[in-house]
Amino acid sequence: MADSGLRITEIFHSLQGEARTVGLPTVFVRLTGCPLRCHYCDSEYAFHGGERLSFEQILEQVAGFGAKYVCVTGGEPLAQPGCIDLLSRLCDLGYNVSLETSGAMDVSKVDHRVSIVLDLKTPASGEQDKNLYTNIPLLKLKDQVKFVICDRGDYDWARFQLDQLQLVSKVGDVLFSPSFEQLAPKQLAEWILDDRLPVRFQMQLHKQLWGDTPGV
Ligand SMILES: C[S@@+](CC[C@H](N)C(=O)[O-])C[C@H]1O[C@@H](n2cnc3c(N)ncnc32)[C@H](O)[C@@H]1O
Ligand SMILES: Nc1nc2[nH]cc(C(=O)O)c2c(=O)[nH]1
Ligand code: SF4
Ligand SMILES: [Mg+2]
Repeated sequence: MADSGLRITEIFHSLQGEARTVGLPTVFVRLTGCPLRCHYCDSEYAFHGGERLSFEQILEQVAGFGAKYVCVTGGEPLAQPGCIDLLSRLCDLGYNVSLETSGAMDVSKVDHRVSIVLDLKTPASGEQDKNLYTNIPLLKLKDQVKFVICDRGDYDWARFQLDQLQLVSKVGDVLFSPSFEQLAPKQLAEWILDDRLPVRFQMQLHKQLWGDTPGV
């Protein structure tokens, strides 16, 4: 396999703050660059810059933290074609691998051992028209679909998609997460309970611990 490497913004060790393995010690590999511009994006520092690292350098840094879980994120990780090989190599090494991706890139080549966390972009993200709905039938029970909710309009849209795309039976978890400091978490929790929605409410744990800062 050719090793042209990947452009990387940061590799760090933290507690998983989002999705199903929340709270577990995890190594994060943040790939540089993203074709989207969500209004709420907390990772704009990953749009540019970074450093080109070979797969060997990436895998060595990941191993150095001694964690079982690896989360590949960005930026938009799938915007770099080499991401597909990195995911498979991490799986071959026995890590429990997750991939955070916008719904905008094709996930068909992602290794089946990876848990995909696919973020369907809501109207208030400003990037709703980038959602690639052909990804949805490709998702498996170990995958997850996330909605980052900014306001009531987003919530109603997400609730409609939940039903329309039959997400509860297609993926292991459907996550509803409030956009940080934009929508009151309690408000979202109450809407979910009022409507008896069978979804997982989640807040970004790392921001409760350390605030909105890179590297955590
Ligand atoms: C930084 S993105 C990187 C992966 C990919 N580009 C994506 O959007 O899924 C990782 C996750 O953080 C979420 N996120 C970014 N900014 C956020 C915010 N202000 N509040 C809540 N979640 C946020 C994204 O929606 C996405 O689910
Ligand atoms: N602790 C922590 N957990 C995370 N889960 C997904 C993250 C991301 O930026 O994709 C993230 C992050 O940036 N930090
Ligand atoms: S797709 Fe992800 S990284 Fe890109 S702007 Fe949106 S939240 Fe940020
Ligand atoms: Mg983050």
